[in-house]
Formats: sequence, C-alpha cells, structure tokens
Amino acid sequence: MRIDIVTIFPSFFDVLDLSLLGKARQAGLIEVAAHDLRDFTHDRHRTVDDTPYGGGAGMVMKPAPWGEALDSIVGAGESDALLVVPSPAGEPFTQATARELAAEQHVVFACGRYEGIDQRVVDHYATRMRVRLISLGDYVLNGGEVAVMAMIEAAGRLVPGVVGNPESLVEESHEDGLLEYPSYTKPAVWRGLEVPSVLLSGHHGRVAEWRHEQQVERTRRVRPELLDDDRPDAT
Ligand SMILES: NC(=O)c1ccno1
Repeated sequence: MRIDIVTIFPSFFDVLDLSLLGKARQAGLIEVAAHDLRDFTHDRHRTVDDTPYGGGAGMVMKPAPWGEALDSIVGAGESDALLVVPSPAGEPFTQATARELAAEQHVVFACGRYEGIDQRVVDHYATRMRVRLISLGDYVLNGGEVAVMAMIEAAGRLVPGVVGNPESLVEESHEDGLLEYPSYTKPAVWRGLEVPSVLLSGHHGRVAEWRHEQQVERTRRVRPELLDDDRPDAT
C-alpha cells in the first residue's frame, strides 16, 4: 500500500516512523511520503491561502498549489489512486472504511487547513480519480492532519502482515459489529478486584460464550444503535 500525504505540516507525520507502522514501512508493506504543499507555490511568501469569494471569516486554500502538488503525485491524466479529503462534511470514518482503505493500492490524503480547500480541487480531481470526503466525527479540527493520522493508523494495521497475529484483528470492537469484550491479565486479584471466574475455568466454550455475552451487553449499554434488529443476538 502506498500512501501520499499533502500538508503544510509534513513533519507532523514523522511519528509514522515509529511503532507498528514504522516496522511496516521498513518491511516494505506500506510506503508513506509526506509532501509540503508550500513546495508547490512560487511566491516569496509561499502563499497557500487567500480570502474567500463571497466574503466571510477565515481563509481558503488556493487551488493552484493543490493542483501542482497532486499532479506531482498522480500525474496529469486519470489515476487509479484514491484521493481522501478529511472533512467534517464527509462520510463517517468507520472500521469498514478502514478496511476499504487498507485494500487500496494507493491512497493520497489531502490535508486542508483554514476554512478548507477551494472546492474546485475536489471537483477537478473527481473527473480523474475516485475522491472521498471522510469525517472522523461530528466535530471540527484545525486541519486534516490529525484525521489522516487516525485513518492511516486504523487502515495501516489492517494491511496483511502489519500486525503479527492476524487473529488479534478479529476480536476487536466493530469488527463483528459489536464492541469488544473486557480483557484481563495477571494477577487474578488486584486491589480486591477479581478476574471473572469463567476466565480461569479453562473451559474454552464457556469463555467464548461469556465474551460474546459481554460484547452484546456492552454494545447494548454504550452503542445500542449498533444492535440492529435483525441481529440474532440483539434480543
Ligand atoms: N471531523 C473531521 O474529520 C475533520 C477533518 C478536518 N476537520 O474536521
């Protein structure tokens, strides 16, 4: 999987050299490159924004630097790459979205700042490639960088070979539509709190049943909307 990120803060993504994703990059499972949008400006101040047509507060990111930056990544014609633009106006980012991104060969992330990117950038590239506006949630960030970091983390860990034990990806929140069950490790008693006895029973069938019950109970309590009516275990 190849990831390109266009941002005015490329060093923000230096952290991707660490931990699991860092190892995945060293192993060649994921390639990541951050590009400075200001490298695609031509004035002394390396200007990337201007006042909005129609007035209003804030500044809008100019289309020209974006066009040069994105063309430097995907070329001048059509592209099979996916352009992702983090935006509060986008579709919700879910585990299913993470899986979809993980299956892509090439994802280009466009990190907007200020009041956003001139709409014509999205409109133009939508004629040449797939474009998705994606939102982390119903709140506004100062820019797309934090959202892109979360998306890269969520999708990157699903790329085959990145996580050592693929089994650990299966029993996680949202993978099967439920929140994950509570986990425990040694000691069996900690500050007077005991590990549920079923987990000490060695009876795998009972442990699996208890864990599923815990998933349904936690989901019903915290995220009842995830328990759609036709789930057999939603009753
Ligand atoms: N909610 C979001 O994903 C977002 C992206 C940029 N600003 O907000």
